[in-house]
Amino acid sequence: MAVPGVKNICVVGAGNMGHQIALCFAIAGYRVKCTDINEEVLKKAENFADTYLPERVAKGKMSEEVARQARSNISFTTDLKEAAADADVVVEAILEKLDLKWKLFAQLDEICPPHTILATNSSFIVSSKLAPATKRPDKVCNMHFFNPALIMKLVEVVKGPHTAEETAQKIFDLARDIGKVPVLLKKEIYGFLVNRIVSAINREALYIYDMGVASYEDIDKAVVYALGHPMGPFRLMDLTGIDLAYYIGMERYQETGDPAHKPSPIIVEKFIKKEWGQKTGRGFYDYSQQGNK
Ligand SMILES: NC(=O)c1ccc[n+]([C@@H]2O[C@H](COP(=O)([O-])OP(=O)(O)OC[C@H]3O[C@@H](n4cnc5c(N)ncnc54)[C@H](O)[C@@H]3O)[C@@H](O)[C@H]2O)c1
Repeated sequence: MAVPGVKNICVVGAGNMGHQIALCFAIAGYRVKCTDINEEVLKKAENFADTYLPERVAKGKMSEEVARQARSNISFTTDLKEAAADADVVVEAILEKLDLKWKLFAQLDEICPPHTILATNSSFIVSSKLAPATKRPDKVCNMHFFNPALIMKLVEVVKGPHTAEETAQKIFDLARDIGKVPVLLKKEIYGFLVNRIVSAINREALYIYDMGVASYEDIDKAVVYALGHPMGPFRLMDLTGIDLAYYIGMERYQETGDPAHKPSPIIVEKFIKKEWGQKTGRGFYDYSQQGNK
């Protein structure tokens, strides 16, 4: 552990992203408390830790000692106070809704010691929208992991105008210390680096699909076989969550008032049908049969 002053980490939200972010820290030797308001989600996160670590050992990818230490480093609780009271860094990974995150940041500001850094894993919400909910804007920034967090190397660290140099540096160092490849955004920009590029691709893919020009399977094939991406935009949306795509579009539309930012018709349809991708067993593709990934 090489980041001075960082020992205890709290991850809030144990869903798609949070449970793996928490494990990344635990494997790297940090003490992690993972919390969620949903007991079922938290149990699933704990079960994941209980199966993932031994699997890594069985595959020869992790030593037994690292796995044992990682498991003892991580604990799970629905009690936010218990999870965050002694944290040096909090990484928030709850739903992509500004009002929920605002409320949580205000709570965390009350619970955490003054030195605690509050970082958000939000894909699109810049931390200057959350910093005013706290009395420590200099200790608020974005720490953006990618899905699946245990595998994807990149972490975007975004320094808002309120963020202290020292805060951004500490989060940058922390990302590097857990084996990630951090990049620093010196200014806030909607979508950061990667999601600006992904959004541009998704916008075109959805437009082509909604116009009836090509099937989603063929659009995915085009992106995989011509551009060399590991998966096409529709499969990627199934992985990251169609509900997330919906919320991102709605948040952006509410902010700008520009109808072009509304989620596309097929995203709205899938959202209403609860066809949210891998997490619900069906999105653009069917995941009810094992192996259809
Ligand atoms: N899914 C992705 O591919 C991806 C990638 C990078 C970043 N993100 C960002 O990560 C965040 C989480 O996304 P996700 O896909 O993991 O969502 P998710 O829906 O899978 O998980 C969110 C979790 O937050 C919990 N939650 C909601 N309110 C809470 C609160 N007040 N306290 C504690 N827990 C609470 C929910 O119960 C849920 O389990 C979002 O901000 C998203 O933009 C997502």
